[in-house]
Amino acid sequence: MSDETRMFADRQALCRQAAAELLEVLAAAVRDRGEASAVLTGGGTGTGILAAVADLLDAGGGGGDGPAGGLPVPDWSRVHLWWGDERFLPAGDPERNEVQARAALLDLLVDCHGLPAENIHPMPADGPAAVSVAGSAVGTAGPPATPPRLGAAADAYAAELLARAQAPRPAPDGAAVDARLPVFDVVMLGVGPDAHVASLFPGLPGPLAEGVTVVPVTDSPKPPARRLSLTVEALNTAERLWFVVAGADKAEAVAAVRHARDHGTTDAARWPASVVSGRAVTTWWLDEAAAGN
Ligand SMILES: O=C(O)[C@H](O)[C@@H](O)[C@H](O)[C@H](O)COP(=O)(O)O
Repeated sequence: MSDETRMFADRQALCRQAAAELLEVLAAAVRDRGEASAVLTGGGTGTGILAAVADLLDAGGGGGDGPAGGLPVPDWSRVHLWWGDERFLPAGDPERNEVQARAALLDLLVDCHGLPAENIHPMPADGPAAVSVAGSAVGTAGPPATPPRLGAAADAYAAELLARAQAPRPAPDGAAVDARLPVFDVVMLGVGPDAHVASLFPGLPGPLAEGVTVVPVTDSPKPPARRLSLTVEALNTAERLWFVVAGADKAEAVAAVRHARDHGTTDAARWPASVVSGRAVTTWWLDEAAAGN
């Protein structure tokens, strides 16, 4: 199944249209399935989409689940929000993806649109004064040990996903879908200049993890070093997978990943983005700069 491409003049135009279509996807899932789940991404483009949703809801007159400028809006009481990755920092740290998402949109959804606070599923935060084993491992040979608190956080998120899992339903190709996870109607993923997605970075163990849905990351090249991430096998259960990518610094990675996907030369270790796809559709949301134009 070939990928779809949506091209936009700039990040703002990309975020506006992706926001409108995110609302449509969630509204359709609630209508068709009785609930909807979206997996959010950190980064400027992912957070920009959330802010654009807030703008649309404001344009639609805010309150309740009224139309946002004529767009369908889901019954937010039936929507669940998850993360594809998180920076493992103390709760409330402004660098956490969750904190940025709440400021961009989620606080508005809870305060004004009927999203239950318990439908927001952030990845666990670090303790306020966590002393990590990894800190003592810095500079020693071999990969840093996974700090017990970080490992436990990964396990806790996997358990929360399992608790909301749906009975395996047949995929279009007839294969059962992962019983450890909710149905993800849409997974949004930013893409790094090194072709990372979520916190699955080239050359690190994460992109190759098997048999688990969440992994700890101890040596992310993108600060902070300690993170949590859904795995490739978890991301690949998405009904729709949206790469949301803007900026000229991504052009080389986008070109390499799209070439690999088009020519069957995908490589999880080299280009983690090359091995994640939606079950129904994979869409590249690109601005002209990220497309190399
Ligand atoms: O926690 C993170 O840092 C993100 O999840 C990361 O995967 C991000 O999405 C990409 O690095 C793209 O970031 P930009 O959209 O800011 O380029």
